[in-house]
Amino acid sequence: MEAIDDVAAGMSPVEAAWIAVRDMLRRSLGARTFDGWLKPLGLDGFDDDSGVVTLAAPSDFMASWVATHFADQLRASWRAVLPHVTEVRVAARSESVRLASFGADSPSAIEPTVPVAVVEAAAPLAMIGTPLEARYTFDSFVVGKANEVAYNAARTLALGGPVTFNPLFLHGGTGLGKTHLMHAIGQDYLARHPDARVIYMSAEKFMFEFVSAMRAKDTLTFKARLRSADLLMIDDVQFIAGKDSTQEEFFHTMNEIISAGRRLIITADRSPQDLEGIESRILSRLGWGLVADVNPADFELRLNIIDKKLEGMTGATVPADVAMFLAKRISANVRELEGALNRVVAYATLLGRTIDMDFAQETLADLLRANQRRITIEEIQRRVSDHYRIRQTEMSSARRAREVARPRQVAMYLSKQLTPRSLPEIGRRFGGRDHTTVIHAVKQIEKLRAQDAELDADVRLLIRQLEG
Ligand SMILES: Nc1ncnc2c1ncn2[C@@H]1O[C@H](COP(=O)(O)OP(=O)(O)OP(=O)(O)O)[C@@H](O)[C@H]1O
Repeated sequence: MEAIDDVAAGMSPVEAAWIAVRDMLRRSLGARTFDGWLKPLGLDGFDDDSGVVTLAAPSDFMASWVATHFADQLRASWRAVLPHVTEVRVAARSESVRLASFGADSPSAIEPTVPVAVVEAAAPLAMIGTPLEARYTFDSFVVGKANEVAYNAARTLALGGPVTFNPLFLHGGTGLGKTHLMHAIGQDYLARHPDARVIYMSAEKFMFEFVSAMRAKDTLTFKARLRSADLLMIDDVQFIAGKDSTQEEFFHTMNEIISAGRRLIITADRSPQDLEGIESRILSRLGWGLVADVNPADFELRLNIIDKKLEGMTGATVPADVAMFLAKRISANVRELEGALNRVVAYATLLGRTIDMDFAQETLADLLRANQRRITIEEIQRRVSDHYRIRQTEMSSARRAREVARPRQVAMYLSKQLTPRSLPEIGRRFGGRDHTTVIHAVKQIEKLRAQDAELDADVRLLIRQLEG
């Protein structure tokens, strides 16, 4: 990290995050690209309500270059440190403000030290599109049950042998490693085929470039560039849902690539059959290839990912109980888990603190609240039915026999305690019962818990199971 200790004093969390973001960007992009394009940026502001970060660049040209070429990396790095960041904007700022904000940097840093031509020459021809992130490799990807099919498909594809499936379609929720796998494929493939043309871009960028090409009346260059790829990777294809002309172009690109026997990889946040607003001819093409899902990581995988990420952080000591705590409590997705780890390590470094459970809980209070498991009424009904060995349909039935009525009351009680649902809504979910029935059940179970040790133990056990 840059001389953090010198600048930590009196710093706001967003300023501290900016230092961590810069450090991550320097590591992922390499010093040369970082120094040329990102080092001159200053932090201009952060809007807590909207989650928008504004960065200031020394010139209009530089602002637009950075926004076009580094948007994905900036957003991902900011989100890794502050997950509630929704957008990163880059704007040009006036000379006087610029000098003030770059204080510590040398004035020469205000203008890019790498002129455009050099940057283009430095980026291999094969990497037109968005540069691949050096840290997203197969080695840094942790494999578990949740992602092994996708991982194996990715490795097979990267070998570059005969094309047995095309395209490869990876789908799964946000922050689960799809982009990581794509970049890993790209880098591995390039290492084996150094002359190959590998193009990675988000579907958003695909659309942006296509629309820009249409405006400039030069779609031929755009088409030629993309269709000449040996390996074309388009990330987050759900973005072009409902965008008709972009989909038309996308369909033809897909066709050209596949029929020429070149490789195509696509990701989306859901499976082809759940992708709404995407033309059926595209969906059916996707179905010809291999469709692999990336599932949410289980506890063991989350813990292994923490260990792996720690290997890459020199000087960071995270005790085992804190690592287990993070793996248990930050379960929404891997991006959040990584962000939590980065935040704890960055803040400890900035504040000169030792990482222990108290420090982790204090630093991650907002994330921990957001990750509290949301228990559903259906889950409660299932657990309670299993526990009392009755059919789940009895939760909504009209039967009043004790062996089903009591478990039903327990489930209503737990629904009131463990979910934010209103009494009328709980009643509705238990076979359309009235809210007064729910109030009666809650009171009844409260009374019984005080009198009946066995029932109290049942309820405690169920709460423990439901809270995971
Ligand atoms: N199995 C894994 N091993 C190591 N790191 C992982 C793994 N899964 C996810 N990550 C990390 O989590 C972060 C988010 O992953 P990534 O950007 O690939 O998610 P994504 O599925 O593409 O999400 P989105 O759909 O939002 O783009 C990355 O920093 C990535 O390195």
